[in-house]
Amino acid sequence: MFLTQQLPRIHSHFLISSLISHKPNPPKLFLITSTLLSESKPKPKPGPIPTSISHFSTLTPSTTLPQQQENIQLSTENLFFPPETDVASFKNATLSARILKGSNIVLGKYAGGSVDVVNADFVKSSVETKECPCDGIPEFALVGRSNVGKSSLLNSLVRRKKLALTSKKPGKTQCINHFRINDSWYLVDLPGYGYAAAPHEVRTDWAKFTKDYFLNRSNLVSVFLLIDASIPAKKIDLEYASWLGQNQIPMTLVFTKCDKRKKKKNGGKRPEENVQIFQELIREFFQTTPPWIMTSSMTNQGRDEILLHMSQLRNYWLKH
Ligand SMILES: Nc1nc2c(ncn2[C@@H]2O[C@H](COP(=O)(O)OP(=O)(O)OP(=O)(O)O)[C@@H](O)[C@H]2O)c(=O)[nH]1
Ligand SMILES: [Mg+2]
Repeated sequence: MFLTQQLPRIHSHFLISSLISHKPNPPKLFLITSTLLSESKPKPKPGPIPTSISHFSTLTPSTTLPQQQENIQLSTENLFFPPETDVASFKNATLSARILKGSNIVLGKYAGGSVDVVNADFVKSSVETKECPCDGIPEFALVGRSNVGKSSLLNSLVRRKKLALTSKKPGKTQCINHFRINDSWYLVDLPGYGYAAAPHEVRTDWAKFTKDYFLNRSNLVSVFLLIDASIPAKKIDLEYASWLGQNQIPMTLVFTKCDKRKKKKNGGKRPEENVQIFQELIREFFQTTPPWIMTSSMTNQGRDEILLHMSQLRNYWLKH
């Protein structure tokens, strides 16, 4: 079955749901840590299991995984298939091999080409959508609560420490900042929302100008909504995800700070648990799960995977 895409933007999580939901009893896949795979392997040393070593294994739905192990369960209906993916042609093993580590993202036929960042240059700061660069090349916007790690993620993606300015104090980024990558696409760093200390007018303006940007920027391939996975879900993040969903703005959820594993400090949950809870909370806003990925700008977890995901979205966008 081919998933065709007629819309100017990539709304695949809306389109795919209706097609996939007709499949009777889709096979279950479980994202598990590699230590769970082989019983003959020696027991891992106690301590956190980095999600960067996570991969997929096909297990029967009845297989039970030990409760104490960190894992995220996925089934085919919770995977993100890029547009025009021939879902039916994938055998489970092939499908498993095509899922990006620490995510629900399947590599489709538009994956390919070099994903390395060779050049990254700051281009301009804009306070309105109409001031943004107008050369029409594809772009991805990083959005999320103040201090969630947008600027840090941008620096991690381009392998530069200070291309985008970061700060421990929320509210550092104030404009729409365009960074040109490899002279062919943009990464856009946006100001954070939910900064309680910001004056009311600033918060209202933020909502106005970023929402205007999302709704009117025709070369916006996808929004990357950053969520802090080291703390429990915040109402404002759920509201944001819901707004993007309602307005059919293509979105990828990027879970940040997955290196922070101190349970007590982080509301008693590990990043994997917070990721799963967030999925459950947003389920009602979407017909099916949007693409999501776990990252850390400290360890660069998820960096290469995000670049691959962006590359396949870009390749698709350029061909349509
Ligand atoms: N442990 C950890 N800390 C992070 C990570 N990403 C960002 N931080 C820290 O979080 C703080 C905020 O990071 P920024 O990248 O400035 O956050 P921002 O979302 O751009 O913030 P605003 O521009 O204020 O909206 C900084 O102290 C970063 O060092 C991460 O993956 N892991
Ligand atoms: Mg910032």
